[in-house]
Amino acid sequence: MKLLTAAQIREADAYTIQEENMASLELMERAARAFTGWFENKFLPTEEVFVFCGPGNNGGDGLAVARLLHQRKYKVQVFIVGDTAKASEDFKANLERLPEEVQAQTIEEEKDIPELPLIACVVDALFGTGLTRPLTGLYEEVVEQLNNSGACITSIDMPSGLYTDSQTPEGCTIIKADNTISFQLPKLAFFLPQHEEYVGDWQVVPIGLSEQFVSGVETDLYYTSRRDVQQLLKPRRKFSHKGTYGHALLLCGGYGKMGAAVLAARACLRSGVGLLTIQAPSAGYTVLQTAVPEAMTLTDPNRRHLSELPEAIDKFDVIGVGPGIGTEPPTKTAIGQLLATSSHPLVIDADAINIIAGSDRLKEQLPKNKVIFTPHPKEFERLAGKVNNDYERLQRLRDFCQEHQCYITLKGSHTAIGTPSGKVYFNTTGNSGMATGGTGDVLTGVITALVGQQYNLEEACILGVYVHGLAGDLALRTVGDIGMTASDLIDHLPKAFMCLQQPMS
Ligand SMILES: NC(=O)C1=CN([C@@H]2O[C@H](COP(=O)(O)OP(=O)(O)OC[C@H]3O[C@@H](n4cnc5c(N)ncnc54)[C@H](O)[C@@H]3O)[C@@H](O)[C@H]2O)[C@@H](O)CC1
Ligand SMILES: Nc1ncnc2c1ncn2[C@@H]1O[C@H](COP(=O)(O)OP(=O)(O)O)[C@@H](O)[C@H]1O
Ligand SMILES: [K+]
Repeated sequence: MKLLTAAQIREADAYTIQEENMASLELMERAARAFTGWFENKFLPTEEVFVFCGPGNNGGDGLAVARLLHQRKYKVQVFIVGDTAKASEDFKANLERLPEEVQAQTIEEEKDIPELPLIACVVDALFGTGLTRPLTGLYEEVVEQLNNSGACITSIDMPSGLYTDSQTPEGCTIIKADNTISFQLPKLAFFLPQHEEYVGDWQVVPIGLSEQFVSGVETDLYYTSRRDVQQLLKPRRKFSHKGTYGHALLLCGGYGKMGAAVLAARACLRSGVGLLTIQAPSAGYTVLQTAVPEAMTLTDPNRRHLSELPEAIDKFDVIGVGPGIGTEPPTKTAIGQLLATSSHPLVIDADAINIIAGSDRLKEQLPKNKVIFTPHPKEFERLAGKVNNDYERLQRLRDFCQEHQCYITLKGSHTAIGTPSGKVYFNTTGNSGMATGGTGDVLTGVITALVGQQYNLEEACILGVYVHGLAGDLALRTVGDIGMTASDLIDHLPKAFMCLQQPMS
């Protein structure tokens, strides 16, 4: 699914209004109804609701929401910040439509800002996607007081003060929402970790923006939906055999880190690969043969770390390398040989990333359109350099992928997948239970298996990251977030693939 900029969303609004031959006020009413529907499921009518409205259409939404909540028997108070004489037309129309029983006060100076009860339910409708500059003056004061009030804050469309798709200047005041209910499409800002305390839990509610407009709009930013991913999934063929689904090689494990190889290998096998060979330091032989009997095991002449590539490396369809391998000099040499000689795709993780990050020569040797890197943010920084904020990191991701013609899954709460053509896909599955050692090794195994099954590298990244997160979401239901381990993810991979095979209702 596409992510749109604030400017594109404005165009989508205007296009929809024209296409459906309706008044903009009607689209605002749809938005308010969609928001209210979510609100009713979340808060009981016994709640007293305080709606803070700015002078634009976001404030107009707030007024319409106040009216709808009043109709549904909530006790509502409205506070308008700013000069209503300069307000948008749809704001004014909704102010007219506000029933007399709903108290509406204008905040004209600091002393007008209300003292809220201890546990207050606040709707933030100060600014949405129309924000063009940092909050100042009375707006800033209101937001600071709301943030300090301990109220439960629900933002309409955007947390007020947060820029939709670019860096909000340092030190600016931004609403810290508990929930953000956004219209039709999530906004880029929601996917960036630096905005966690502002956006809170976000959800999207549909308001029927023109599908024709959205499908024609140009963007290179996407987020993955269940539907997108299901379309990628290939059925297994009746007359297929293990050779049909690829022979993967994993170069993983080291002394004291043989578990990384076990996790990657088990995940690879649970993701549909036809055949799996693991090459590990010889100390791992018994461990691997016992823990992963389905895989063939080759041993490195070195007992403790990777020092050689297997013979006839070209017989493998894909090579996953990195988890647990360390950065000893012979291992570095072996990684150099791998980059120079392998004609098949490589999934490069963990210490293999660190080794390449430390050598400009190796970076230059990266085979084009054949490499998937799976770094966490620290590994990414080593590979691509330091950045000052999440927007710079995103730009660095695109630049690196384009320069080196590679794919990168930059792991995190919303893993960002960069492609050689400059596209970025944000993942939408997964949870904080997955923030535990070994889950990255599992991802290496999953993506390696998918490349082995002839998914192209872009598909393997999108599907692999999504199914890995979905396994985490399914594990959440059975083991919860605190007790979740990387092995739980592996155990839930089959169910995750089964979920994707089921048609969507
Ligand atoms: N355009 C439409 O038809 C629809 C708009 N909707 C709502 O409208 C919002 C966008 O509305 P607007 O474009 O009116 O913008 P906002 O309501 O977000 O902002 C209002 C105006 O305030 C001014 N402004 C920006 N930054 C400011 C600052 N820091 N201090 C003071 N003034 C500032 C700008 O001139 C801006 O246009 C969306 O987020 C959504 O909530 C929805 O009702 C759906 C339909
Ligand atoms: N808060 C979170 N929400 C969703 N997914 C997460 C979260 N924290 C971690 N993950 C996922 O867990 C994995 C962690 O990988 P990584 O840091 O490489 O772990 P390790 O090196 O221990 O295997 C990544 O796929 C990441 O996206
Ligand atoms: K808002």
